[in-house]
Amino acid sequence: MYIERLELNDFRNYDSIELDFSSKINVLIGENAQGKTNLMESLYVLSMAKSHRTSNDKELIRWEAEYGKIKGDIQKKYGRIPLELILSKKGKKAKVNHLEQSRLSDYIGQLNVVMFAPEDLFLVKGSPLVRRRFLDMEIGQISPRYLHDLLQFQKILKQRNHILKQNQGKPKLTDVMFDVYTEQYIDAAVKVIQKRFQFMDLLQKWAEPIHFGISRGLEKLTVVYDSTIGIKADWSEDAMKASMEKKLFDSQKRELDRGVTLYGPHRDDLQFFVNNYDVQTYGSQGQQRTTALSLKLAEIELIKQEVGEAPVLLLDDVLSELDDYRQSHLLTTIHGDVQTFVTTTSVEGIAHDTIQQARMFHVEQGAVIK
Ligand SMILES: Nc1ncnc2c1ncn2[C@@H]1O[C@H](COP(=O)(O)OP(=O)(O)OP(=O)(O)O)[C@@H](O)[C@H]1O
Repeated sequence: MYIERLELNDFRNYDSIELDFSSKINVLIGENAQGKTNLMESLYVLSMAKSHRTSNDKELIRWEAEYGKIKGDIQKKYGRIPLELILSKKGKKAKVNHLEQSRLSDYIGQLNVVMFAPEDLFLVKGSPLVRRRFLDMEIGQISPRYLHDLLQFQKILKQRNHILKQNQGKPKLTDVMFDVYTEQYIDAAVKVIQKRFQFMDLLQKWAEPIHFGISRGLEKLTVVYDSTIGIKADWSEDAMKASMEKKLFDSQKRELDRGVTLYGPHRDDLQFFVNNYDVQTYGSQGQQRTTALSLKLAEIELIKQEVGEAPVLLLDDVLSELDDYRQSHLLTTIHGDVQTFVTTTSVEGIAHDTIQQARMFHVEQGAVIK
């Protein structure tokens, strides 16, 4: 799939622009703070109905404006799909084929993007939150059902936490509602964990050979889902639920002391091993970058397989962060069949044919000159 056309109105520092893109490589070039990342962000929001860098939609609307709008025409195997997002201070509306969608989970997934930004280089080294976010966003793209399950889980978690907070410091909890919430919590948590395990399986399948290639055959990458409950991928659903029930029962005193739910998907993490050692603890900066790059490239393959079409790749300021070998590996992998957007302050140093053949867009103070 590819983005054929984009229209922005009052989005970030863009007043009104219309752009036609190449189905291959598009380079957004400009000085700092001109609007390159904002443009990339608009493509990401068009796909995910939320930003990758803020959870506050108001920030996306141009300062002087009341509403912001992103419109895009997506070319897919079976034809063109117009997408539209209207952002307002009260909320957002999402349209597919000019029809407003009542649920955002029906909108997300129409356009698949893989974003690789400098903060993704912290996927390995950063906080568990970064890795959980990666997991949730990526699974959400290939399974809108997952987003629904995740939302449900978060709602129940909030209710359960509310009771724990109200009873914080007490030695025991006798509220019957708490048992009801705990039961619902376990059901919702196991659904989320099972989907995450399935995704990890696919991620392993694709990331391992990619990492092997980038490391010139020297490194074997293993990705592991680290469950706070100690649940393993090959357990039955009943065994997962039983283990969770026991863990929560055994830790009721601790949860009451702290006033929050201590175990579950919201506390789980990912681990990455290279040749059986933990990259987060022992890996060099180069190995951590290679791991992050392998995971992103794996996502492209995974979406191709699950969705049946290649996603759009957004490379925001990362090419210059990668050494020549990794850069050329990345550009060779995408060559031809993945529509790619690259932001950069200069094309010097990006000495690859693909860049030379790209469609160039010069970004200057919220305007784009072709
Ligand atoms: N809601 C908004 N309304 C108007 N302008 C905004 C809004 N949000 C951000 N900006 C402006 O957008 C500009 C930043 O643009 P952007 O982050 O896209 O920079 P960039 O071209 O990617 O630069 P760099 O190479 O430094 O990352 C800043 O001047 C900022 O003040």
